[in-house]
Amino acid sequence: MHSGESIAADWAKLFDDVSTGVRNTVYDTVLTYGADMADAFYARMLTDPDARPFLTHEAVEKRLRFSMKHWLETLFSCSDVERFAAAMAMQRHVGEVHARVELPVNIVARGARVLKGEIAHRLLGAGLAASDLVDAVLYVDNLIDLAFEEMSSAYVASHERAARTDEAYRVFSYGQNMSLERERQRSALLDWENRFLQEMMNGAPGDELQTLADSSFGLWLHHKANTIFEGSSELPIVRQTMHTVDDNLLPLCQQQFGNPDREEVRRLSKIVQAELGQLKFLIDGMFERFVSLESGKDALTQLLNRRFLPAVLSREIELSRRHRKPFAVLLADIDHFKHINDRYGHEAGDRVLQQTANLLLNTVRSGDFVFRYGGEEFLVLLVEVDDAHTRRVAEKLRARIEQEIFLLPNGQSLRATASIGIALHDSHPDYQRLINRADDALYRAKHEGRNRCMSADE
Ligand SMILES: Nc1nc2c(ncn2[C@@H]2O[C@H](COP(=O)(O)OP(=O)(O)OP(=O)(O)O)[C@@H](O)[C@H]2O)c(=O)[nH]1
Repeated sequence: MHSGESIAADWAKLFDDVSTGVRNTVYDTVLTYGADMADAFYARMLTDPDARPFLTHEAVEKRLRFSMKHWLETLFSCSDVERFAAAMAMQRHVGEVHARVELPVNIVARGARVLKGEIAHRLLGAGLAASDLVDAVLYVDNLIDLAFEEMSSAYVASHERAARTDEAYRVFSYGQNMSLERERQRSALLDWENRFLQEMMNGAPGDELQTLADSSFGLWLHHKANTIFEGSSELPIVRQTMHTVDDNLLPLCQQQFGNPDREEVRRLSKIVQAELGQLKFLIDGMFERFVSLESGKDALTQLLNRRFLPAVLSREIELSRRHRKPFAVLLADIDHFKHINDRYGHEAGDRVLQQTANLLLNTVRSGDFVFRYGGEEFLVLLVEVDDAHTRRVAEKLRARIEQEIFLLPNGQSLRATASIGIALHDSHPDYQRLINRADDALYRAKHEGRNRCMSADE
C-alpha cells in the first residue's frame, strides 16, 4: 500500500470509529474557539526559546494566526475522502515550507502537543458525557497525528532533496580550481594589507579604514569559505582573527590618523601585519588539509580514507537489503608494526603501508572497496559475497602479505604478516555494528597468535 493510501485508510477507520455527534462537537469547538486556540498556541510558541527565532509578532499577527485557524478548520471539517486528501495536500505544503525555513522537527512536534492540549482544554467545556469526551480527545489526537505524519514525510523528502543540492553545491565549489582560489585569497589579503599600510601613512583625521570583513577576502570568507571548508578547525580561528583586526586593532589605528608621532603608527601597523601573517598561515593550512581530505584519498597510500566510509557502508547495506546479496567487511592489521617502525625507521614503515595497500587493491575485485582505516589498519569491503567466498579472499590476502617482500628505501627488505577480522553483513542496518564485529574478530586473531584470519561467527 502506498503511504498516502495507508494514511487515508487510517483516517477512514478513525472517522468511522467516532460518532457523528462527537465529531460535530469537535468541529463546532474548533469553529468557535479556533482563533483563541491559535492565539494561545502562538503565545506559547513566542515565549519558546527554540521556536522564537522562527517567529515575529508581526508575522503571527498578519498571517500565522489566520493560517492556524484555517488549518484547524480544514482538518476537522474532513467528512469524505476528497476533503481528507485536500487536507493532506495542505500538510505536505506545510512540511515543505518547514523544510525550507529549516524549522527543526522537535519544534513542530512541540507545536502539535501544545495544540492538542488547547483543543482538549476547550472540549472539557463542551458538555460531553465522560465516554464521549474520551472519544473526542482520542479523535483529536489521532487526527492531528495523521496530519503531522503527512507533514513530516514531506518535510523529510524536501530536506533530503535540499541536502543533496547542498552536497552538489559543495562538490561544485570544491571542483573549482583550488590552487587558483588559494592564490586569489592570498593576493586579496595582500591587496588589503598594502591599502592598509598606505592609509596608515597618509590617513587624515576622520578617514575610515576599510575593515577586513568588507574586503574582497572578507566577502569570500563569509559567503564561500563556510561552504567549502565547513567543519575545518582553522575556520573559527580565521574568523576570530579577522574580528580581532576589525574590532580591536583598526579603531586604535584610526586614532593615529594625523598623529605626527610615527612610532606608534609603526607599532600598530606591525601588530596588524602579524595578525595578517597568522591569517595567511591558517588559510594555507585550510586549503592543504582540504585538498587531501576532501579528495577522499589517504595521502600516503592513495586508498580511500575514512571520510567516505559511512556513505559507502550505508549504500552497501541498502543495496544488499534490496538485492538480498550480502557483503563483508575485513579488518586487516599489520602485525607488530610498531616493531617495524622501531627497527627500520618510520619511512620504512610508510613503505610497508604503501606496498600493503597496493597488494590489497590488486588482490580484490574492482567492485570491492579498500580503505585505510587507521594507522596500520585497512578495511576491505567485499561486495556480493557469501561466507565461504569471504573466508577464501581473507585467507588469500593474509597469505599474500606473508609472502610479500617489502622493499625499504635503503635497499633492505623485510617480511611482515597481518591479522584479519572478518564480518559478513547480517542484515542489521547499523554499519557500526558490522565494523565492531570485524574488530572483535581481529582482536581474537591477534590474541590467538597473529598472522591468521578470524571470523565474527566462529
Ligand atoms: N610508519 C608509520 N607508522 C604508523 C603510521 N600510522 C601509525 N603508525 C604506527 O603504527 C604502530 C601501531 O602499533 P600498535 O597499535 O601498538 O600495534 P602493532 O605494533 O602493530 O602490534 P599488533 O597490532 O598488536 O600486532 C604505532 O607505533 C604507530 O605509531 C604511519 O602512517 N606510518
